[in-house]
Amino acid sequence: MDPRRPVNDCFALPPGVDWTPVADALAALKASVATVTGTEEVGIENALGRVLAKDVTARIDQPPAANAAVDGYAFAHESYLQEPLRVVDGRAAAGAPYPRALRPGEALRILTGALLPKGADTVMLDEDARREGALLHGPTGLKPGVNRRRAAENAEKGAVALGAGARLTPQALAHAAAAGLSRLPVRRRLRVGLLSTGDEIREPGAALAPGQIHDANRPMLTGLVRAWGCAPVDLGVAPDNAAAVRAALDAGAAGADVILASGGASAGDEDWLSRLLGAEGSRAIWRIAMKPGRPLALGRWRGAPVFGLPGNPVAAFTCALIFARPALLAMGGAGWAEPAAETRPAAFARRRKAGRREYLRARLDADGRVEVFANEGSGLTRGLVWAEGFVDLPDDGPDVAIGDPVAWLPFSAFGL
Ligand SMILES: Nc1nc2c(c(=O)[nH]1)N[C@H]1C(S)=C(S)[C@@H](COP(=O)(O)OP(=O)(O)OC[C@H]3O[C@@H](n4cnc5c(N)ncnc54)[C@H](O)[C@@H]3O)O[C@H]1N2
Ligand code: MOO
Repeated sequence: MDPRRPVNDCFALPPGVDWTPVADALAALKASVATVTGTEEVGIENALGRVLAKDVTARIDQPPAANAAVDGYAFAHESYLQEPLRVVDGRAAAGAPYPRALRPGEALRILTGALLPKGADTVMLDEDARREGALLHGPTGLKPGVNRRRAAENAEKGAVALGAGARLTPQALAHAAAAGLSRLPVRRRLRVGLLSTGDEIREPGAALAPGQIHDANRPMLTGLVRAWGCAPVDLGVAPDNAAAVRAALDAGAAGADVILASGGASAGDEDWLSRLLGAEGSRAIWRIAMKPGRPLALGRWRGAPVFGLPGNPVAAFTCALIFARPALLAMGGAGWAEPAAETRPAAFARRRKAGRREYLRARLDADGRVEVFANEGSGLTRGLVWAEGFVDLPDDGPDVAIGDPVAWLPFSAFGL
């Protein structure tokens, strides 16, 4: 079986469905995608942003032994109850342990991170200590074991330190290193082919003849897939003809695990992507009950899943975040993930149409209320720059009045 093949053989929804609700499309998509990337091992210095391929266990106890959490004095708590303590000569510092055990009644100057000497279980904070020559006084009620870091309290040798599917964030790298790991098993980066279609589409900066426009989608989609930890594979621009689109899809199926195409997703005369997927691949065209981003074609070309995103940049962006992102994460081994919305008051009023989910470009005003971009045109990339997230208005939601609670989805919830 081709490893790129989704679990189910077809993306198709049950027959008779016309406008597909977003939640249904997501559920069908989720059921049809599986992890497709192989694994490799990388050094920790190259592991940022990668997805852990399997559970990794700590190679050492961390900390390896009990040590001081603060600068101060170490002693046995039992002795402390019969104060004052006698401070011994010498000290313990991080990396320079005290060479002998403490006897009852003795205290030792100790610095943060230093191993606790044998005979000590408690550390008094410098700021609480009162010295009279070699005698040490401290506060009453000091609890046994305070300011001590236990052996293995951070990681226990042999126990799972990071779980399969974890994204290797800077935080995760810190924990891996602390747990004694220097090489990590990761998923190979998912290769995502990026294709723009349309006779009118030209490379950024190219001279334009009448009717032509610059390709805004490929730079955007390249940035998105990079942000999601995938490796972009540039498939260029295919004009509106069968041979060109077929050649681009062939290149994508050969060199990528999945293809994100934009334009030609609907069923128009020049919508070759959709037509070819139907005739020579396998295809489901979804008319999604959402705004923006109505047409979304899904299919496979020579085994490679193909997302046919709508051509309008705002719709392509929205569909990429809502549909492509969770699928790419799942294919890349990080697991299906949909963002969680936060509730915020609306700074806008809006009449709603039944049966259509809306993702409006939005941002928070100075009072933390959600405001929306004034112009809903699906070609307006400037609105994408203005926005810091979406307001997610439900399929059959009520009209929105100023101050009503609405679902706010910051772009950061999509890993951006
Ligand atoms: N009769 C209907 N017409 C349209 C419908 C519909 O339901 N019935 N849906 C509209 C909606 S909504 C959208 S979105 C578009 C999507 O159509 P396609 O995916 O087939 O996209 P195109 O027609 O190729 O392009 C639409 C628009 O976007 C521009 N475009 C395309 N690619 C790029 C790119 N890489 N960079 C910048 N801009 C791009 C293209 O020039 C068009 O202006 O269909 C509506 N029509
Ligand atoms: O998907 Mo279209 O851009 O909603 O307008």
